[in-house]
Amino acid sequence: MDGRISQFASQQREVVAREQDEVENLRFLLENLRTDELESLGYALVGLRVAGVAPSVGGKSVLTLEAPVAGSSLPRSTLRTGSMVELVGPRGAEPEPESGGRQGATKAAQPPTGVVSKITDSSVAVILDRSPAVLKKWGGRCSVKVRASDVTHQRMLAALQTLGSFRGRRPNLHRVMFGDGQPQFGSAQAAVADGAFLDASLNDEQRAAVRLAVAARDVALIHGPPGTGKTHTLVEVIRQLLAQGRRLLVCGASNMAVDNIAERLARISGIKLVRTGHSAKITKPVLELTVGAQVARADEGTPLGGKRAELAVLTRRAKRARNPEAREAIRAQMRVLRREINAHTAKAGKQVLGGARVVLSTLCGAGSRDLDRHAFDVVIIDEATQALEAECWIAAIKAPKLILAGDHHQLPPTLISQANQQNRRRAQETATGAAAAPASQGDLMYTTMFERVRTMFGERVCLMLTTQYRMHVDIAKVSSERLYDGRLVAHASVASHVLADLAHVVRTEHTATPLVFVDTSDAGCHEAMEKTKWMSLSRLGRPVRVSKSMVNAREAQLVVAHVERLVAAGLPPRDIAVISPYAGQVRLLRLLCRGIKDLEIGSVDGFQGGEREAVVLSLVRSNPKREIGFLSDYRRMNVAVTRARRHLCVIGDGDTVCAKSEFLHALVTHMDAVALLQPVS
Ligand SMILES: Nc1ncnc2c1ncn2[C@@H]1O[C@H](COP(=O)(O)OP(=O)(O)OP(=O)(O)O)[C@@H](O)[C@H]1O
Repeated sequence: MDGRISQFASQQREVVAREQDEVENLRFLLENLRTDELESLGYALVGLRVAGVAPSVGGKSVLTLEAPVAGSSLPRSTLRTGSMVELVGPRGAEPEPESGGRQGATKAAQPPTGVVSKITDSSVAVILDRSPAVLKKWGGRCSVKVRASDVTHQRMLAALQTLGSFRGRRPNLHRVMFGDGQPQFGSAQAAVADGAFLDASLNDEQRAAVRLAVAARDVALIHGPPGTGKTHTLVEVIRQLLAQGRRLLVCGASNMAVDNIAERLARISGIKLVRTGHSAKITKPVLELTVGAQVARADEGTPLGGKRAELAVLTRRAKRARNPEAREAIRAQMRVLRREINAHTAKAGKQVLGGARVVLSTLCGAGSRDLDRHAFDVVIIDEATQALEAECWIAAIKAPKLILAGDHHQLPPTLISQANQQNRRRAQETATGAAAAPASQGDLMYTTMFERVRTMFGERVCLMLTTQYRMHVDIAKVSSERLYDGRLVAHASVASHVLADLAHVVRTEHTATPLVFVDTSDAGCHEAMEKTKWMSLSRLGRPVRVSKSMVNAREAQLVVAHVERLVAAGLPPRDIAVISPYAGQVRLLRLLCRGIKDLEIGSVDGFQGGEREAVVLSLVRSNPKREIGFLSDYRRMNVAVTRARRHLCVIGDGDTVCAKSEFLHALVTHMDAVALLQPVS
């Protein structure tokens, strides 16, 4: 078995190395291009106006920056919530040393850094890692640029290393996962007796999945097609395991996945929960579960709470002080206070973490130093099919039992390396017999942990949920038939619901139908490469890769027209999502829909796990060669068409998108048969 583990680890290392290469490429660009050049590539925003600095959770500050010209939009960029950034002063301005102390002197050499907590059309908020004193010297303006990080890759490599050279007795889990043992189960009935379910709403399949997961001694899988309540089921699994006295590490492949489950657990009283991670990456309702927030709450009314308040008063006073000596004296007091508070916070934080029965983190976060010495009885991973296997092992090495939930027919893990993307495509084509390429080792390299275990043990370890609580039956039909053997059935409460059933929505031909198809074939709606400022990179002396995306301007206008139709019928914009597989189209749509408040506009990949009453999907591709790029990944298209509850409007060139994708061919055929066909006007 050790041989198999080391072969697996070396394959995974290859994948990780290629991803790291991509991070290195970005780092090279960040170090060698001017900030305005980086802005053209989407890696920076230049000359922003400082709109304000306010206190944030855990004693940090949040800096709000606005577009250079009042009332204008930010240019296109790759920045999003959770992006790590660096502040850059006006040309020639050096970062100001933070006064006093050796620590300050070392930090002064580094530019101020932080994490984006919110980005809109015209502003960006950054939670800063340390005091923003330097901003004053910059005259109320600064730029932000992306920081390259390969922490996740480092942690994957560390996990593979630990797995390969495991100290002590290997858990049976490792034997089972690498084909040296069979999965074992206790009695399902004994695991959860009939009357012992805590959530009465669970359907029979969900109950069976809970039993399977609780009874498993080493590994169990819950396969949840869209809207079938896989997270709903996991919450019950967690409650049952807690009732058995287990300590749990609950992870998700993304912050969104973790917060989704955290929010639901927080509604149940009596569970000692902690959410780890940077506050900028955590949604508002979940922030109070973070270590920092829990420590601050516990300090309220205590001498330490008083010190925090004192620090806040001193901070304000230091800002107002005109005399440099007086200001320095206040700052010296602040440093002493901060040291005391930090020492206490670190100790109290450890206690909060140690006392938690459920620790929630991303897979990457599970490898943080804070969790180094923590042992768990069970690791649970939601959205496990969105993570590389090496990433799952960051968490999985921390317990002898593992429960995975996911859907291998939805989007696979994001790969940034083009070589990895191509290899994975080839491996999958080979696996499905769609190409005559020779079989490569790629199948194992790119197969997710969920799929690998499901293929090894099938239904013995995996239960598929089949009742979906989201979509009108016509919206779910193609996915159900093509991907889930026709087994995905709509619950009666949603099977025939349409927008017109909502109290505030007027019945029109559009709100009374679950499907609208705007077929742009022959309508002259051509795709184009997104326009970016031209720039010569030859002076860098080595080849670099820069990414560009696609747009379809005419299609974007059709999207706006349909959104306006729905809003005119009384549907609030917050109930609508506009999605597209192409980042360029998303940027264009954001620009065109600026006036429509609360309308969600995003990429298909970013909207996985989300849902809205109505979804408008812009497919973008329209060309004589019938090239469809990454629309050819049926999993992306499956995610795209399964986000809508009552109404899905697809806008695209039927002739182009059909040609090279069986899934899209089936979708267009279905649309032609049952959808309201909206002419291109
Ligand atoms: N047994 C049930 N009875 C009623 N509603 C349910 C039941 N199970 C799930 N739901 C509802 O269905 C919706 C989808 O559930 P959930 O988010 O858990 O599904 P999921 O499988 O994780 O979804 P996704 O497609 O985003 O992966 C939620 O609104 C949830 O409350």
